[in-house]
Amino acid sequence: MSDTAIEVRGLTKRYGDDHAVAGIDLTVHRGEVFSFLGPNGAGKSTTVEILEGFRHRDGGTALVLGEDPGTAGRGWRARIGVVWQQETQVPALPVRDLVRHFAGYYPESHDSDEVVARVGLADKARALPSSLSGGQRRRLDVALGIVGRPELLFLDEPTTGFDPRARRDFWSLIRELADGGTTIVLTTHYLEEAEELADRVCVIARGRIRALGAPATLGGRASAEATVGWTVEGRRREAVTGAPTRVVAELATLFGGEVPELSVHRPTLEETYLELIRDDGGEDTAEGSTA
Ligand SMILES: Nc1ncnc2c1ncn2[C@@H]1O[C@H](COP(=O)(O)OP(=O)(O)OP(=O)(O)O)[C@@H](O)[C@H]1O
Repeated sequence: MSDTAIEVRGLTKRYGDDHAVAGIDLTVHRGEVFSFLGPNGAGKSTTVEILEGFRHRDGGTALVLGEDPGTAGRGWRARIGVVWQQETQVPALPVRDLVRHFAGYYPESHDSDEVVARVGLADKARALPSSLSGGQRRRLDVALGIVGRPELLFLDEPTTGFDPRARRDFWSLIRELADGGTTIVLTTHYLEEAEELADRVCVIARGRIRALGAPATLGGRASAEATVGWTVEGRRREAVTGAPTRVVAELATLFGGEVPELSVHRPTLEETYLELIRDDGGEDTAEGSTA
């Protein structure tokens, strides 16, 4: 089996004269959690929907689990799970029956009761979807996305409406799936979520990739200058430096031990992200800390 889950070269998609996707190249490795970040209208959903086989591309090549999503058949689709940005339209069946019903579409599905419990809906197993709260309804969508034991799972803003505890539970579920070998493509506006889950992050703006890399090193973050702060005689001092360890050592010598109110700050993922998309205008809804 190939190590590559997704291979995209020169991907383009136009709506009228506007390029929603303007030439994207990327590779997603099997077992990886790969996250798309970008402002509203950046082209993330369009890209993902092309990879899911729900939208036609205008140009470029795409291979997903070894097949062209534009032409792949039912066998291929059964290997893929999708949690849409919008609520999945479902029949009016109790949660438990609904998940069991969806499980029936897949050759090697998970036990449906286990999935209901894993997404935190055991208490609601007999409830109708229409009676669930927004966050509970989202959890049902996640259950329907994973019950088929997909090799590749697409999650489009999966935790919108989750309370902080539910979000943390969801993160641990995603980690478990990834540890079990599921490849995960996550689109999110929550930077904390990308930082927590993603092996690599791809920042898209205006249909192009602005940066691609591990959250810790994205956009040169790891080697960016640090701000060392301390207090002397009641006044706050700061030094911006590429060598924070040396500055801290010098301060320790100067103060003969503890440096008063010492802090060392490197750019957060949110600061790095905002810098990367600074010239791209438009609205942006990325959220740094929500949980
Ligand atoms: N069916 C469509 N017809 C015309 N234009 C479209 C269509 N779908 C998307 N677009 C346009 O393509 C661009 C990219 O949209 P897309 O939905 O891919 O963005 P996104 O990055 O997923 O945004 P968001 O974070 O808001 O979900 C936008 O300018 C959007 O208006």
